[in-house]
Amino acid sequence: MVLAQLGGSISRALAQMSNATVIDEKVLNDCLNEISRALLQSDVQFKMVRDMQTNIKRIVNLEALAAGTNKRRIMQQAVFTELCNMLDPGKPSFTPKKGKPSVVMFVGLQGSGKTTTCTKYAYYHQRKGFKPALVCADTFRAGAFDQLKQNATKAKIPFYGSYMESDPVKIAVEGVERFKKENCDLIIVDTSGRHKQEAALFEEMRQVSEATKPDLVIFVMDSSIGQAAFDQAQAFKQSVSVGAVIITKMDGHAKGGGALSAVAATKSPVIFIGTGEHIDEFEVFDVKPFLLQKLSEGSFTLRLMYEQFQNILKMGPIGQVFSMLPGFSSELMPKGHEKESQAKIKRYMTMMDSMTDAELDSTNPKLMTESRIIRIARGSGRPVRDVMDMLEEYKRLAKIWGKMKGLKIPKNVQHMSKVLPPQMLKQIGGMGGLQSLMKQMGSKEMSGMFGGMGGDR
Ligand SMILES: Nc1nc2c(ncn2[C@@H]2O[C@H](COP(=O)(O)OP(=O)(O)OP(=O)(O)O)[C@@H](O)[C@H]2O)c(=O)[nH]1
Repeated sequence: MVLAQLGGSISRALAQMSNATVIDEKVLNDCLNEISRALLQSDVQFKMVRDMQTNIKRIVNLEALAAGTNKRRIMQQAVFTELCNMLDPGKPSFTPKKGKPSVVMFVGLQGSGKTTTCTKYAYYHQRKGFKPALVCADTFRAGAFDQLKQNATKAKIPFYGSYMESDPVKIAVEGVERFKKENCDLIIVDTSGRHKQEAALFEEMRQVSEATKPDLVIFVMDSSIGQAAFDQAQAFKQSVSVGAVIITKMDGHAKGGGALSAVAATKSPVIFIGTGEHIDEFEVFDVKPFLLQKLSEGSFTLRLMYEQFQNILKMGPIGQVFSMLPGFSSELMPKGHEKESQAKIKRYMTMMDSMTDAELDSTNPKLMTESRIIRIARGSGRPVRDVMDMLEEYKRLAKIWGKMKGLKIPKNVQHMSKVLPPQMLKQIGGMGGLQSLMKQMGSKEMSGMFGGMGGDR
């Protein structure tokens, strides 16, 4: 799923910026261009990307000028805030209350997964102690009622619909009235899927909404819709007052950027995501932890391991210091075997040279299938065993870096100063030298993890 990769690309762009000695206009622009490219590749609408760029530039300039300090940090913060704003319009959506009858109407394009999502939504609330009911006001698609009936029966949720009646407004009103009488507190109305060009169907949807007066209209969108998302979502919003969005099929290979567009077009938050065909493959969507997780997941990719290796090799013998850093410990660089360690690192890097960009930037080990591993081994002239070793090393380091997310640099420097042999500490230039050394060498991961997104929030 692309939002994970998007997180990876964005944190890489930020890490590159963090690596620069001076944050000037050019570094800022490069970083913003990199982020924009990642967003556009994920199908986020062009105008939104451009607006985001403008906003970030304004914030960075204003705040950096005012504070006269840390542009890097302000930049990271601004990117995060802007991404959150894209996914979170700032006003929470209506949430049903137990014991108080609410009507929730579902709208969306044909095949978006609306009927499936209605049942998932009902089932989710049923498990929370609600008394939900489903009304099928989709008289357009033959089989829609049967599908809803089947799903509802399986989940033991009362339902209403008709094979004979062709007026969706009538069915919707009858269903809502009936379930109100039966003291259901969450009455869910499924409507026909439609396309934005179908004016008659849009009018029908408007009438169902007017007649049933829903407390909430949910727009259901397939995550693979891509660039068309903004226009489609806007068309729905113009006909009925959409108050929330559910994105389906997040389990697929969809680019997912359309989700951002749908939020912008409807000015409504994403409240759930669908992650499979099964009734319980449905998750509450909370933007901040989601973004944070994705961005920090992106913090340790194979590419970052590669760049870290480059740093070690560049440092020459002083690379020994790394044996004191968590992760780059005895396993990778046993004391007294520096030469062998360096050769091993070079081997790993040669193998990583045979990987695709997607593989280097991904945090999903599933990408590394058997055939890809064989291919990489062949491409780099190494045995398969070596590729497996390198991937094991990556997993080991990723785990350690993951655990370090809560730590902060100063604490770490102090810890290191204690474990370093005094002579070496002196050679580096004492605490101050160590601090700047760590900044130089570990800045990619460390500033990403400690100074930025994940660390000290
Ligand atoms: N993988 C996956 N499939 C899903 C998800 N949600 C729905 N589907 C599948 O998408 C297909 C279409 O879903 P429906 O619920 O029939 O779509 P709909 O929007 O009601 O269709 P219309 O009635 O034509 O508007 C079905 O095969 C569902 O099983 C999801 O989150 N993940």
